[in-house]
Amino acid sequence: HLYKNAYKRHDNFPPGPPSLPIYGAYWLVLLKGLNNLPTAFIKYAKEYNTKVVGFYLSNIPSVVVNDPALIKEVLNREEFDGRMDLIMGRLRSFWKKLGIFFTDGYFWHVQRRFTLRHMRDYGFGKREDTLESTVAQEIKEMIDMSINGPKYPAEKELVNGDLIHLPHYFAVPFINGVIHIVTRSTVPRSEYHKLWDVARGALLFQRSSNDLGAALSLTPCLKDIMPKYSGYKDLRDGNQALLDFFTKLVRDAIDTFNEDYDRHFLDIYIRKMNEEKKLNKTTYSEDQLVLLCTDYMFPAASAVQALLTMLVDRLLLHPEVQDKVHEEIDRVVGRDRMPTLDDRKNMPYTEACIREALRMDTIVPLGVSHRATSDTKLGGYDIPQDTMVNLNFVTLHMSKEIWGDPENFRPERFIENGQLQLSKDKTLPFGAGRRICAGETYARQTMFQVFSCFMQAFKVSTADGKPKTKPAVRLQGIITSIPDGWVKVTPRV
Ligand code: HEM
Repeated sequence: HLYKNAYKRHDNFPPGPPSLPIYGAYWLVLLKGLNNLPTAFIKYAKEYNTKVVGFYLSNIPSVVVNDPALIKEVLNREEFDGRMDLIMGRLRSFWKKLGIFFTDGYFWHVQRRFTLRHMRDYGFGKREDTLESTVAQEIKEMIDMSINGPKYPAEKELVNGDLIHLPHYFAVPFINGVIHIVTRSTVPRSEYHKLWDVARGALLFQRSSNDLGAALSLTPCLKDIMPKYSGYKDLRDGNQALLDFFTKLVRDAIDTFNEDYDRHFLDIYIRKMNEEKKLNKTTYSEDQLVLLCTDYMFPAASAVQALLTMLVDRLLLHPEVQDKVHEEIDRVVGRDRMPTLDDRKNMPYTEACIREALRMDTIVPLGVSHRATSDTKLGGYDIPQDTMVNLNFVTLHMSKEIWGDPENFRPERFIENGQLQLSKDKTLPFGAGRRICAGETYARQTMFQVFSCFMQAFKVSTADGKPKTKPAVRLQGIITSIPDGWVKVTPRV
């Protein structure tokens, strides 16, 4: 019976590892690439001579696509736009299906469209002066913490003399930027500790699972049997920090709502919610508004800082790259003013460093799982409805055919005749198609602002002053990150 079960598959399902009892192929996959799921699937793709690896997670049919062309095909086909209904999504949202990340169909479509349409007016997804100057002000405070020393007790956890603690040192400009988009206000420096709690919670959540949902998704009962070891406790606690923050913010907005005018995005949403209350069926609710804010905040409080921290790790390994960034900043901006988004087009090397970091350290290496919403075909195989579909972006970002020397950190690969050539950037760190990262523009713009201003202000070196010889270990979670740690900064003035 076990043998039959191990090899039981849907007709013409992609080849891949057999199933063990209860968890299916999950432990075999982990064994194949301990702490590195993308590598495990590259090995399986070779072993089974296929671009699409098929296997079962518990009884969930699952595929991982290991080919750049097929990855793009999946992202652009509507029948792959679904999301899995996993415990990881539910525990975030009062055990309901809410938010943007883990919803699909009509609900997701309406809520994603509404938020993007209205948040755009406040600078999300485009360039907007008020948002840019708000973020710039937050960056000034971030730099001031190091130049003039900590002003409030919580800052001492992130700044100690000439040392800064990453990734959370970078957190506030990104988080306060999102808060400004939804409320037109920011949290003052005296209360930054609240934002660092949000950032710590978001990263804890991201590190407590993996792109397949981990064992907890396959056997949810683990949450009661071993809450700590299954990762459930950290997922729940990490999420709670964000839920608490936004539940209060949304409640305050509802309590002070005025029919006559809109103060910010929250009011626009509340107005729509009140209008739709009269209808029998609506996708708008207070819980959903909390989850929307939480979903937009999660990556802003974790992914962007994790990426900049890995970029700093690369700079420590390649001091010549750091010198070139400094040379470009001094030539284009000088030292008398901060770099702005206007400078971005004249600073191809600095921009290329961020793009190269996004290529080499794929933040979500297997993507956020998609779901086949109907029986369909992919790469000649049959994919049954409700199959979990993951995309191995590492096969695109580290392809020898596309990049020639993918293992080298070489920002110059995106530059031609002194100009950034977008056509040379074949990466897809933010995905593509209808489910493309909703925060791509915000992430790219704000990362440029934070990174360029930080590099203008400081030279970075290792905390112990010794040259770095190998990259920090990459931690596999829902997103890739490196362990938190201290880095030395020396003011450049
Ligand atoms: C380094 C920065 C970031 C990277 C690499 C990144 C990457 C991604 C990826 C790969 C997805 C999944 C796409 C798919 O399902 O195919 C995603 C989804 C999403 N991202 Fe980002 N992201 C980043 C930062 C941000 C930021 C700063 C925000 C918000 C401020 C954000 C908001 C979202 C949202 C709301 C979704 C869900 C979209 C949906 O399911 O419809 N992301 N992101």
